[in-house]
Amino acid sequence: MTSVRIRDLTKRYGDVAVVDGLTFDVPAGAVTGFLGPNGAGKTTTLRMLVGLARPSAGEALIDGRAYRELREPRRTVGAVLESGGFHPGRRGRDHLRILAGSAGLPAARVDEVLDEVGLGNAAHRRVRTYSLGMRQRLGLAGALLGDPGLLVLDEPANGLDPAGMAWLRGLLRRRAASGGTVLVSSHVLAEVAQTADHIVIVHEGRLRHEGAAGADLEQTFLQATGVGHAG
Ligand SMILES: Nc1ncnc2c1ncn2[C@@H]1O[C@H](COP(=O)(O)OP(=O)(O)OP(=O)(O)O)[C@@H](O)[C@H]1O
Repeated sequence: MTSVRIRDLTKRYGDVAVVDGLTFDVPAGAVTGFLGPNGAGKTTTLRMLVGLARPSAGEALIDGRAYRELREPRRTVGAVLESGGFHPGRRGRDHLRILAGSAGLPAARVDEVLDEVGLGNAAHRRVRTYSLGMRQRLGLAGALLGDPGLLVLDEPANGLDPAGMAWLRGLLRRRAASGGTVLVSSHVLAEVAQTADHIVIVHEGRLRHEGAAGADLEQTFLQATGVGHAG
């Protein structure tokens, strides 16, 4: 079981704290929905968690260590923080082969994850011919290569059609059911309501709500972010 502990996590750009003293845990064996309005600091938090940005203060720990100190990062954490970053001329399978090779993961995992994300038939195609949803799936395939205990996904439903959303929900639920720790940011409250067991809501870089997913997520979100009281 992979634990995540965020403690007093802060990121400042100039004078502005875009993540401001954030503290929460992400439970194992559950899907945690990470919510907040545009600019709330979700992506910045996830980037600090997976070592892509350095905290100004505080810490984001995976199994008690900062990402950079993990012994086997690819087997511990699978992250998809953007759907770009692929070499457009590369075939899907080759992209994954290179990732597996550089991480010291068995090449046999490539076809397994291609099947898992439903890209088996498109694996020979060049990434430039992929739709946004297919790129999301390829990103997810890369994250799954090391069969990690923790999945960190930033807006994974972007670009997925309704069948893709249902497929993603199933995948996340299966990871959680087998003891995985799943942290997913999203704007789509209806989707999160169907998928998440646990909810963390941030606004202006601060924690506004944390708890079990309840019946009326929209109401919880509006209250937590104050958006519903603007008028
Ligand atoms: N490199 C940077 N330099 C300066 N400001 C930044 C940088 N990265 C992010 N920010 C600012 O930090 C704030 C939080 O951005 P972040 O992307 O973390 O929010 P978010 O909650 O993921 O938003 P969204 O839901 O729109 O994706 C925003 O105001 C953004 O403009």
